[in-house]
Amino acid sequence: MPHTLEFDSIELSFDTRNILSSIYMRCQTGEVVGLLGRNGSGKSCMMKVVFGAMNAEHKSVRIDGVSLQGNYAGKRLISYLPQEGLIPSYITIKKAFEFFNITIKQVEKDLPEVLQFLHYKPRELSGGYLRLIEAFLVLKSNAPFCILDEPFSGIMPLHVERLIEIINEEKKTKGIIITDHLYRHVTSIADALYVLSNGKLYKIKDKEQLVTLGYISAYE
Ligand SMILES: Nc1ncnc2c1ncn2[C@@H]1O[C@H](COP(=O)(O)OP(=O)(O)OP(=O)(O)O)[C@@H](O)[C@H]1O
Repeated sequence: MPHTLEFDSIELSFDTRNILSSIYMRCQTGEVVGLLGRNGSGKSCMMKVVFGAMNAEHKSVRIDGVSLQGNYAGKRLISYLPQEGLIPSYITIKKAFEFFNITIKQVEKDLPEVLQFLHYKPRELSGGYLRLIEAFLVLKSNAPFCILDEPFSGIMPLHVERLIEIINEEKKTKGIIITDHLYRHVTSIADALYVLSNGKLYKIKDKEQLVTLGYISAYE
């Protein structure tokens, strides 16, 4: 039976600036939901609020109709890749795999080339490899839902393709919400697409709307 992550009535503002207003989204296991929006439109804030890492004036987040209350971020129902990095500076990549319950055998099977970095700490890795490992950790964790904030950032094309394959494998059992400015990749894997604009979330039906909402030019 599929599981559903659903959130609505998200309201967020900073001082007098309204960032998110009446946000509603639904994501089922078996589905990739793409989130697009101009720089500063509030995508990262929305993801933080849903994961539980940022307070909002109001929100309702539910899994299978059950409201998530209190400090639910630690309950591993949702795994979250923040834009600003995931692995603490003082632990090795091997420890990070252990923390996410990912075995070395799994790494060997799915992403063998990162085995060479097991004893590295995050600062010793290149930005692209670090991002690849972080996205892999979140996608392979046991949580039924993954939220990915710019997973492709700094990653070379060959590894973006591999990450897309992993996303497509993981979505068989998980629901994945992804935002990235490599929007062609996002649109190619998304089963549903939303754009955040002026604090509101719009479900996208065709490419023209991306132009109307000021995300891409008419010549793209
Ligand atoms: N803690 C904060 N205090 C005040 N303003 C904030 C805070 N966090 C975010 N903002 C503001 O909220 C707005 C939305 O930021 P957010 O990072 O969510 O945008 P984004 O859509 O993810 O942008 P980008 O595509 O550039 O990553 C921005 O104007 C940002 O400056």
